[in-house]
Order: sequence, then structure tokens, then C-alpha cells
Amino acid sequence: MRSQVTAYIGLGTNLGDRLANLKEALDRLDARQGIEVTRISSIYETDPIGFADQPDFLNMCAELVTDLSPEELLDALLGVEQELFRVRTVRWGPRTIDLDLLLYGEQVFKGDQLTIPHPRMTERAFVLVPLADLAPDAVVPPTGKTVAQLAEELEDDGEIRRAASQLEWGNSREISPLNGMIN
Ligand SMILES: Nc1ncnc2c1ncn2[C@@H]1O[C@H](COP(=O)(O)OP(=O)(O)OP(=O)(O)O)[C@@H](O)[C@H]1O
Ligand SMILES: Nc1nc2c(c(=O)[nH]1)N=C(CO)CN2
Repeated sequence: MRSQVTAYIGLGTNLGDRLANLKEALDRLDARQGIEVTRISSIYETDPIGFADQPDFLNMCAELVTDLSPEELLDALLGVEQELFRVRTVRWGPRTIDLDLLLYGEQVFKGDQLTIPHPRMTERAFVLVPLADLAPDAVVPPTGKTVAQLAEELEDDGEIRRAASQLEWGNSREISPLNGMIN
């Protein structure tokens, strides 16, 4: 019997129907053997970081419970990216969906294809702000600091604002536009 681990992922999208991309990615992850999406953050509109000349992103984070290994979980993330027709053109360029493995329990992992915690998560408001919705007290190795502390300390140069529409997760799983739809 494999042990279950709580993991956190970051989701980002700035191409196509962004809200639908997020919902589709969550549905497909949740449908995969060995993965249950247990909680999701609010959705945030964010300025593109690192490659300014592209559309704004929608970013969010999700909590998973999984019995997959870190590498198996990464393969599942990359598989869902492919299913949503992610095309890798310019690094850090526009994409239908980007799924990053942020935390896998409290494990530190360094492999050829995978580094956990995600190596750039501590410098990104578009990761730390939604992650703080879910796990403000999670400690991010090797900083020894919590997600909330890291978010607080961040000098991120990107604008981040809570989006108008949110996804409901659980038995409803519907998009609930609070005021007008974004896509
Ligand atoms: N924690 C991780 N989560 C996701 N991918 C990772 C992780 N660590 C290493 N990778 C590797 O990064 C590769 C490139 O990822 P990708 O092209 O999506 O980069 P990006 O998301 O655009 O940039 P960034 O990695 O800065 O977020 C993936 O194919 C994967 O092998
Ligand atoms: N706002 C925002 N900027 C980014 C994002 C992202 O998800 N959101 N992802 C990147 C590469 O992973 C690079 N820049």
C-alpha cells in the first residue's frame, strides 16, 4: 500500500479560454489514477513575469493528495499540459496551461527533470499569493520560512489581483462568475 502525500501545484494560463483551461486541467488531474484534487485557491489575474510582451496570466494553486512518486506526478502534470495542447515555443512564452509541482509533502528532491520545491517559487507572487490561500503555514525548504512569510517578504515586480470569477471545487465544480466572466 503506497503512502499518500499532500502536494501543491501552481497553475498558469495566458492563451485561449483561460478559465476553461484551468478547470479542464483540474478535472483531468483529478480524474487521473493516484491523484485527488482536494482544495483549490482563488484565481488571480497577474502581469507576465520574465517575458513582458505577452497576455496577462490567470494563476492559481491546487492541493493534491497523491500516492504517485514525485517523478510520476510530474509526468501526470506534463501529460495534462500535452492534453491541453500546450506548445512550447519561447521559454516563458504564452501557454494554454503551465503546471508546476511546488511542494511534495516536506520533501526536497533534485532529479534530472525535477526539482522540489520548485526552484523559482520563492520569488513569485503569482505562486506564493494563491499558495497562501491553501497552505500559509507550509514551510518551504530550504528557506525554513512559511509560505505566508515568503509572500509577505516578496519584492515581486508583478501586479497581482484577485480575478472576478472563481472556480468552485468539490461536488459542484462549477465556475461561479462573481461579476462578469473573464476568459
Ligand atoms: N518542480 C517542477 N515542476 C514542474 N516542472 C519542473 C519542476 N522541476 C523541474 N521541472 C522541469 O521543467 C521543465 C520545463 O518546464 P516549463 O517549460 O514549463 O518551464 P516554465 O514553467 O515555463 O518555467 P518555470 O520552470 O520557470 O516555471 C519541465 O519539463 C520539467 O522537466
Ligand atoms: N504572471 C505570470 N508570469 C509568468 C508565469 C505565470 O504563470 N504567471 N509563468 C512563467 C513560466 O512558468 C513565466 N511568467
